Amino acid sequence: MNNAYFDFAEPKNEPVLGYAPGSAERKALQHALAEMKATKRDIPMYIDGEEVRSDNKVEIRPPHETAHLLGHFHMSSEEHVHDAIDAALDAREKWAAMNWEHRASIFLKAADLLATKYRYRMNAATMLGQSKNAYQAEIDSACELIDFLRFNVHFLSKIYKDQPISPAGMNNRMEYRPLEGFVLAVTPFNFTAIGGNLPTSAAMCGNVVVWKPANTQVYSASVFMEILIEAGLPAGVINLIYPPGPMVGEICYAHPYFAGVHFTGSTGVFQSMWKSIGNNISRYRSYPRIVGETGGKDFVFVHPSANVDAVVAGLARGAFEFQGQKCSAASRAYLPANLAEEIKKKLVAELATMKMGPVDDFTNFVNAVIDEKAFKSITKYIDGVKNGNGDAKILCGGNYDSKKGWFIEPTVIETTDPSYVTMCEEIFGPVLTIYTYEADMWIQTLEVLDSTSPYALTGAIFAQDRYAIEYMTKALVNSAGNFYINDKPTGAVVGQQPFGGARASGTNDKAGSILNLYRWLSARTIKETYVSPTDYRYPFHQPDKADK
Ligand SMILES: NC(=O)c1ccc[n+]([C@@H]2O[C@H](COP(=O)([O-])OP(=O)(O)OC[C@H]3O[C@@H](n4cnc5c(N)ncnc54)[C@H](O)[C@@H]3O)[C@@H](O)[C@H]2O)c1
Ligand SMILES: N[C@@H](CCC=O)C(=O)O
Repeated sequence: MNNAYFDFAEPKNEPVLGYAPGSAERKALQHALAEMKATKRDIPMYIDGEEVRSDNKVEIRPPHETAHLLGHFHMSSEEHVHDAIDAALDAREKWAAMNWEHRASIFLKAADLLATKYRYRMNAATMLGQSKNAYQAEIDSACELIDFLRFNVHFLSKIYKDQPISPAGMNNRMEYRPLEGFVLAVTPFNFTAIGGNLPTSAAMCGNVVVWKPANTQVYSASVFMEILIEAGLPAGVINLIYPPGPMVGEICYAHPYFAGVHFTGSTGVFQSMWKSIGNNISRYRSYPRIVGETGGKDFVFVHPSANVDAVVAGLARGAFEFQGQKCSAASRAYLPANLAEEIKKKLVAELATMKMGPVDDFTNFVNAVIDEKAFKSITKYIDGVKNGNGDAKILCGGNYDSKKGWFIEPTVIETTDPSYVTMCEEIFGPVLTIYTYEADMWIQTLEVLDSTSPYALTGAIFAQDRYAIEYMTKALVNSAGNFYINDKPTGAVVGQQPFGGARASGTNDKAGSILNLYRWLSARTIKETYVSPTDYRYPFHQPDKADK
């Protein structure tokens, strides 16, 4: 029984800790790294609040130190997928009926636990499991995930508060019900925060969830599950399992109570999901919500009036932070001929200062790419250039080495063909391709940029000329869901730059915003009339005195 409306005010973004040499946070993080590295973790599934183990153990090794064993997780079978769905559906009624302020408190407590007690363990897990440096781990697995939890609670309380008008004689109200079934959350390797957000945003709305992270993110995902349990998440609300992707899909999409998928990952996987769901459409109790944020071919367009140093910094960080494994990473740049030589010279000099190596050495800016599959796929593009396939050459970088880990140097490819393969396809690694255009052809080059790839995730323009900035902002209106002016195309912050792309890059439901939460709700409108009519006739059907 809820006898009051409880509001949750807009939070502040979690401050990013600096990890400067000698700082208390650096010591704490180094301690957590050493402790986690020294412990072989045995990571169970979590189904119906129970730890579940299988006889199929999969090893986990740091991408930057493949000789070291961090532990293993227990691979799920078909039976585990069915168990997770059953547990979710069993938990549904009680969870959906829980008053909002109690549901909210669980996620706010999880945010506070992550900001304090678990911060360093979570960052260390992300550094070791996904090969992020300390800063990249801090902005992802601490700050962004804390922000997702706190901002979503605030956004959802705004939705609940939003009610229709009620003229005299009636009361109209809107009940924001959870979906009638379970939600499948399928999450990618590259952001611990996305792993945490996709199941919790749906669960916060009263839904029950089956969560399947990428194998290469299980190490940090399991730490977040420990936090949720400590925060009081009831059994069965989020069930964390590790089946192969196609297996979880096949079972979930065939279930009549499949109510939606919250996905982040590659475009190909999302399109195959959508097709399978479409093929099963007559099985379902309701139309499933399909929310997917996918790949990108993110651009930097430099206008002839741009500030060169700002462009160089934007490219260096935008393309090579976390080894370019951000969906938002700059991967193609269009440079005007009047600035191109200076930009290239300064960029090459900057990249020469980027140290590459394992995460425990905090002076390394670049670490390893996620796994052997990624290593092979990325180096294939580099080899293509080295082998003279097409009109391209390596400007800097281009070396790679897998003896100790999956290391690939920050690599810049230069091409004279704006349709060269590395200008069009998502590579998802530390590879940037640049194309130089004649400065007086900048308007025509915008058209080339817009039609080069099927994606529309992020993009940045650099210019000082305000007419040019206005022109480009309008001309590229559909080219990116997140558009940056004089800044790198990465680093969106929850509550500040709601994130998501259009075209082949996804459904653009903007993770960590109010728009996303609407997808996990199914509103019921209730009209109550206080004094009900007792005659069906319209007023003009009533015989008046004149008619008599
Ligand atoms: N737009 C965004 O917000 C955003 C954010 C992060 C990553 N990404 C994209 O994610 C990709 C990189 O992540 P990834 O390598 O983990 O992506 P991926 O598509 O390989 O995997 C994502 C998830 O889908 C699962 N999966 C794979 N095949 C499946 C299938 N047939 N059915 C169901 N699930 C399946 C994987 O196991 C994993 O959990 C890049 O394309 C990147 O652009 C997009
Ligand atoms: N928040 C991230 C997006 C995640 C993509 O992988 C950024 O904007 O860099």
